[in-house]
Amino acid sequence: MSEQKPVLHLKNAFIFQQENLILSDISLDIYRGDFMYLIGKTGSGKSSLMKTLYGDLPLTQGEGDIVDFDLIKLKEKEIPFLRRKLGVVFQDFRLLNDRNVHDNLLFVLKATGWKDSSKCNSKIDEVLEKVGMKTKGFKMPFQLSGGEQQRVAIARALLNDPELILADEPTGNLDPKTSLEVMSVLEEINKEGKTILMATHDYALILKYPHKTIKCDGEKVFEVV
Ligand SMILES: Nc1ncnc2c1ncn2[C@@H]1O[C@H](COP(=O)(O)OP(=O)(O)OP(=O)(O)O)[C@@H](O)[C@H]1O
Repeated sequence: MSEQKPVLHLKNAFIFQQENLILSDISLDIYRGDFMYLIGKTGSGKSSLMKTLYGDLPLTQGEGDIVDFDLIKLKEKEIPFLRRKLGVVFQDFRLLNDRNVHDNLLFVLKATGWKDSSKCNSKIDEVLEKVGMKTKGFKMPFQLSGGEQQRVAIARALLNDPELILADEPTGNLDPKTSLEVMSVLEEINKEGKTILMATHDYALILKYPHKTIKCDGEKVFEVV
Protein backbone atom coordinates (compact mmCIF):
# COMPACT_ATOMS: atom_id res chain seq x y z
CA MET A 1 0.00 0.00 0.00
CA SER A 2 1.25 3.45 -0.86
CA GLU A 3 1.23 5.94 1.98
CA GLN A 4 1.14 8.82 -0.47
CA LYS A 5 -2.18 10.64 -0.75
CA PRO A 6 -3.74 10.06 -4.17
CA VAL A 7 -4.11 13.00 -6.55
CA LEU A 8 -7.50 11.53 -7.44
CA HIS A 9 -9.58 9.31 -5.19
CA LEU A 10 -13.03 8.00 -6.03
CA LYS A 11 -14.85 5.58 -3.78
CA ASN A 12 -18.26 4.07 -4.50
CA ALA A 13 -18.96 7.02 -6.78
CA PHE A 14 -22.06 7.09 -9.00
CA ILE A 15 -22.18 9.29 -12.09
CA PHE A 16 -25.41 10.59 -13.57
CA GLN A 17 -26.35 12.63 -16.65
CA GLN A 18 -29.50 14.31 -15.36
CA GLU A 19 -31.48 11.41 -13.83
CA ASN A 20 -29.75 8.72 -15.94
CA LEU A 21 -27.20 6.55 -14.19
CA ILE A 22 -24.09 6.38 -16.40
CA LEU A 23 -21.48 4.76 -14.13
CA SER A 24 -22.03 3.04 -10.82
CA ASP A 25 -19.94 2.29 -7.78
CA ILE A 26 -16.61 3.51 -9.15
CA SER A 27 -13.54 3.22 -6.96
CA LEU A 28 -10.31 4.58 -8.36
CA ASP A 29 -7.04 6.03 -7.10
CA ILE A 30 -4.46 7.88 -9.17
CA TYR A 31 -1.13 8.77 -7.60
CA ARG A 32 1.37 11.46 -8.43
CA GLY A 33 3.40 10.53 -11.51
CA ASP A 34 0.90 7.93 -12.79
CA PHE A 35 -0.15 7.77 -16.43
CA MET A 36 -3.50 6.05 -16.75
CA TYR A 37 -5.68 5.36 -19.77
CA LEU A 38 -9.45 5.39 -19.66
CA ILE A 39 -10.97 3.31 -22.44
CA GLY A 40 -14.46 2.14 -23.37
CA LYS A 41 -16.73 2.23 -26.35
CA THR A 42 -18.72 5.26 -27.50
CA GLY A 43 -21.35 6.19 -24.96
CA SER A 44 -19.79 4.10 -22.17
CA GLY A 45 -19.27 7.16 -19.95
CA LYS A 46 -15.65 8.26 -20.39
CA SER A 47 -16.49 11.90 -20.99
CA SER A 48 -19.07 11.85 -18.19
CA LEU A 49 -16.38 10.65 -15.81
CA MET A 50 -13.93 13.29 -17.07
CA LYS A 51 -16.57 16.02 -16.74
CA THR A 52 -17.24 14.97 -13.16
CA LEU A 53 -13.53 15.25 -12.43
CA TYR A 54 -13.22 18.81 -13.74
CA GLY A 55 -16.42 19.98 -12.12
CA ASP A 56 -18.66 20.11 -15.19
CA LEU A 57 -20.99 17.42 -13.84
CA PRO A 58 -21.77 17.34 -10.13
CA LEU A 59 -20.86 14.27 -8.11
CA THR A 60 -23.87 13.48 -5.95
CA GLN A 61 -23.17 10.00 -4.62
CA GLY A 62 -20.05 8.43 -3.16
CA GLU A 63 -16.66 9.94 -2.36
CA GLY A 64 -14.53 11.99 -4.74
CA ASP A 65 -11.36 13.90 -3.94
CA ILE A 66 -9.28 15.48 -6.65
CA VAL A 67 -6.23 17.72 -6.14
CA ASP A 68 -7.50 18.44 -2.60
CA PHE A 69 -11.05 19.36 -3.66
CA ASP A 70 -13.99 17.35 -2.36
CA LEU A 71 -16.22 16.78 -5.42
CA ILE A 72 -19.29 16.08 -3.30
CA LYS A 73 -18.99 19.45 -1.54
CA LEU A 74 -17.73 21.37 -4.58
CA LYS A 75 -19.46 24.74 -4.95
CA GLU A 76 -19.97 26.56 -8.26
CA LYS A 77 -17.63 29.36 -7.19
CA GLU A 78 -14.82 26.89 -6.38
CA ILE A 79 -14.79 25.39 -9.89
CA PRO A 80 -12.32 27.95 -11.36
CA PHE A 81 -9.93 27.17 -8.49
CA LEU A 82 -10.26 23.43 -9.11
CA ARG A 83 -9.54 24.00 -12.82
CA ARG A 84 -6.38 25.94 -11.98
CA LYS A 85 -4.96 22.82 -10.37
CA LEU A 86 -5.95 20.68 -13.35
CA GLY A 87 -4.81 20.82 -16.96
CA VAL A 88 -7.69 19.85 -19.22
CA VAL A 89 -7.08 18.86 -22.85
CA PHE A 90 -9.99 18.23 -25.22
CA GLN A 91 -10.36 16.37 -28.51
CA ASP A 92 -11.25 19.59 -30.35
CA PHE A 93 -8.35 21.72 -28.97
CA ARG A 94 -10.59 24.71 -28.03
CA LEU A 95 -8.11 27.48 -28.84
CA LEU A 96 -9.37 31.05 -29.28
CA ASN A 97 -9.32 31.68 -33.03
CA ASP A 98 -9.25 35.47 -32.79
CA ARG A 99 -5.73 35.64 -31.34
CA ASN A 100 -2.32 34.07 -31.90
CA VAL A 101 -0.77 31.22 -29.94
CA HIS A 102 1.11 33.51 -27.56
CA ASP A 103 -2.03 35.51 -26.81
CA ASN A 104 -4.08 32.33 -26.28
CA LEU A 105 -1.67 31.41 -23.52
CA LEU A 106 -1.45 34.96 -22.17
CA PHE A 107 -5.26 35.05 -21.92
CA VAL A 108 -5.20 32.04 -19.58
CA LEU A 109 -2.39 33.47 -17.47
CA LYS A 110 -4.19 36.82 -17.07
CA ALA A 111 -7.47 35.07 -16.29
CA THR A 112 -5.73 33.11 -13.55
CA GLY A 113 -4.16 36.11 -11.87
CA TRP A 114 -0.73 36.52 -13.48
CA LYS A 115 0.27 40.21 -13.62
CA ASP A 116 3.99 40.55 -14.40
CA SER A 117 4.48 40.61 -18.21
CA SER A 118 8.05 39.32 -18.19
CA LYS A 119 7.04 36.37 -15.97
CA CYS A 120 4.10 35.72 -18.31
CA ASN A 121 6.37 35.77 -21.35
CA SER A 122 8.94 33.44 -19.85
CA LYS A 123 6.21 31.00 -18.73
CA ILE A 124 4.73 31.03 -22.23
CA ASP A 125 8.18 30.36 -23.74
CA GLU A 126 8.74 27.55 -21.26
CA VAL A 127 5.49 25.68 -22.02
CA LEU A 128 5.77 26.20 -25.79
CA GLU A 129 9.31 24.85 -25.65
CA LYS A 130 8.05 21.73 -23.81
CA VAL A 131 5.67 20.91 -26.66
CA GLY A 132 8.10 21.83 -29.46
CA MET A 133 6.21 25.01 -30.49
CA LYS A 134 8.53 27.76 -29.25
CA THR A 135 8.91 29.35 -32.67
CA LYS A 136 5.17 29.36 -33.43
CA GLY A 137 3.90 31.87 -30.86
CA PHE A 138 3.00 34.42 -33.55
CA LYS A 139 0.82 32.00 -35.53
CA MET A 140 -2.95 32.10 -35.48
CA PRO A 141 -4.58 28.78 -34.48
CA PHE A 142 -6.12 28.37 -37.95
CA GLN A 143 -2.62 28.56 -39.46
CA LEU A 144 -1.60 25.45 -37.52
CA SER A 145 -2.11 21.75 -38.26
CA GLY A 146 -4.34 19.73 -35.90
CA GLY A 147 -1.28 18.22 -34.24
CA GLU A 148 0.24 21.68 -33.69
CA GLN A 149 -3.03 23.00 -32.28
CA GLN A 150 -3.16 20.10 -29.85
CA ARG A 151 0.45 20.79 -28.79
CA VAL A 152 -0.58 24.38 -28.03
CA ALA A 153 -3.59 23.09 -26.08
CA ILE A 154 -1.22 20.88 -24.06
CA ALA A 155 1.07 23.88 -23.48
CA ARG A 156 -1.98 25.83 -22.27
CA ALA A 157 -2.83 22.98 -19.88
CA LEU A 158 0.69 23.21 -18.39
CA LEU A 159 0.63 26.96 -17.66
CA ASN A 160 -0.40 26.74 -14.03
CA ASP A 161 1.74 23.71 -13.26
CA PRO A 162 -1.26 21.39 -12.77
CA GLU A 163 -1.24 18.52 -10.32
CA LEU A 164 -3.22 16.38 -12.76
CA ILE A 165 -3.78 16.52 -16.52
CA LEU A 166 -7.14 15.25 -17.77
CA ALA A 167 -6.99 14.57 -21.49
CA ASP A 168 -10.32 13.58 -23.08
CA GLU A 169 -9.52 11.86 -26.41
CA PRO A 170 -6.64 14.24 -27.16
CA THR A 171 -5.76 12.38 -30.36
CA GLY A 172 -9.36 11.80 -31.47
CA ASN A 173 -9.15 14.35 -34.32
CA LEU A 174 -5.63 13.48 -35.45
CA ASP A 175 -4.22 11.04 -38.00
CA PRO A 176 -2.21 8.06 -36.68
CA LYS A 177 1.24 9.61 -37.24
CA THR A 178 0.26 12.93 -35.64
CA SER A 179 -1.41 11.04 -32.78
CA LEU A 180 1.89 9.34 -32.02
CA GLU A 181 3.69 12.69 -32.06
CA VAL A 182 1.19 14.26 -29.65
CA MET A 183 1.35 11.14 -27.49
CA SER A 184 5.13 11.38 -27.30
CA VAL A 185 4.70 14.93 -25.96
CA LEU A 186 2.37 13.62 -23.23
CA GLU A 187 4.87 10.83 -22.48
CA GLU A 188 7.67 13.37 -22.05
CA ILE A 189 5.52 15.46 -19.72
CA ASN A 190 4.69 12.36 -17.68
CA LYS A 191 8.40 11.41 -17.50
CA GLU A 192 9.05 14.86 -16.04
CA GLY A 193 6.65 13.96 -13.24
CA LYS A 194 3.19 15.09 -14.32
CA THR A 195 0.21 12.87 -13.57
CA ILE A 196 -2.05 12.12 -16.54
CA LEU A 197 -5.46 10.52 -17.01
CA MET A 198 -6.21 10.13 -20.70
CA ALA A 199 -9.44 8.88 -22.28
CA THR A 200 -8.80 7.26 -25.64
CA HIS A 201 -10.18 4.95 -28.30
CA ASP A 202 -6.79 4.47 -29.83
CA TYR A 203 -5.48 0.98 -29.14
CA ALA A 204 -2.40 1.56 -31.31
CA LEU A 205 -1.28 4.23 -28.83
CA ILE A 206 -1.92 1.95 -25.87
CA LEU A 207 0.15 -0.81 -27.49
CA LYS A 208 3.01 1.54 -28.29
CA TYR A 209 2.93 3.31 -24.93
CA PRO A 210 1.56 0.80 -22.41
CA HIS A 211 0.23 2.15 -19.11
CA LYS A 212 -2.26 1.12 -16.48
CA THR A 213 -5.67 1.07 -18.16
CA ILE A 214 -9.18 1.32 -16.79
CA LYS A 215 -12.28 0.57 -18.81
CA CYS A 216 -15.86 1.87 -18.71
CA ASP A 217 -18.26 -0.91 -19.63
CA GLY A 218 -21.82 -1.72 -18.58
CA GLU A 219 -21.98 1.11 -16.02
CA LYS A 220 -18.78 -0.15 -14.35
CA VAL A 221 -15.19 1.03 -14.34
CA PHE A 222 -12.53 -1.64 -13.87
CA GLU A 223 -8.84 -2.14 -14.43
CA VAL A 224 -7.82 -4.14 -17.47
CA VAL A 225 -4.50 -5.86 -18.12
N1 LIG B 1 -25.55 16.27 -21.59
C1 LIG B 1 -26.08 15.04 -21.52
N2 LIG B 1 -27.35 14.86 -21.12
C2 LIG B 1 -27.88 13.61 -21.02
N3 LIG B 1 -27.22 12.49 -21.32
C3 LIG B 1 -25.96 12.61 -21.73
C4 LIG B 1 -25.31 13.88 -21.85
N4 LIG B 1 -24.04 13.69 -22.29
C5 LIG B 1 -23.90 12.35 -22.43
N5 LIG B 1 -25.04 11.71 -22.09
C6 LIG B 1 -25.24 10.25 -22.11
O1 LIG B 1 -24.34 9.65 -21.22
C7 LIG B 1 -23.85 8.42 -21.74
C8 LIG B 1 -22.34 8.45 -21.70
O2 LIG B 1 -21.86 9.45 -22.61
P1 LIG B 1 -20.34 9.91 -22.60
O3 LIG B 1 -20.24 11.06 -23.53
O4 LIG B 1 -19.86 10.05 -21.21
O5 LIG B 1 -19.65 8.61 -23.25
P2 LIG B 1 -18.22 8.45 -23.86
O6 LIG B 1 -17.71 7.11 -23.39
O7 LIG B 1 -17.37 9.61 -23.54
O8 LIG B 1 -18.50 8.41 -25.41
P3 LIG B 1 -17.59 8.92 -26.63
O9 LIG B 1 -16.46 7.96 -26.72
O10 LIG B 1 -18.51 8.83 -27.79
O11 LIG B 1 -17.17 10.33 -26.33
C9 LIG B 1 -24.44 8.27 -23.13
O12 LIG B 1 -25.53 7.40 -23.03
C10 LIG B 1 -24.90 9.66 -23.48
O13 LIG B 1 -26.03 9.61 -24.31
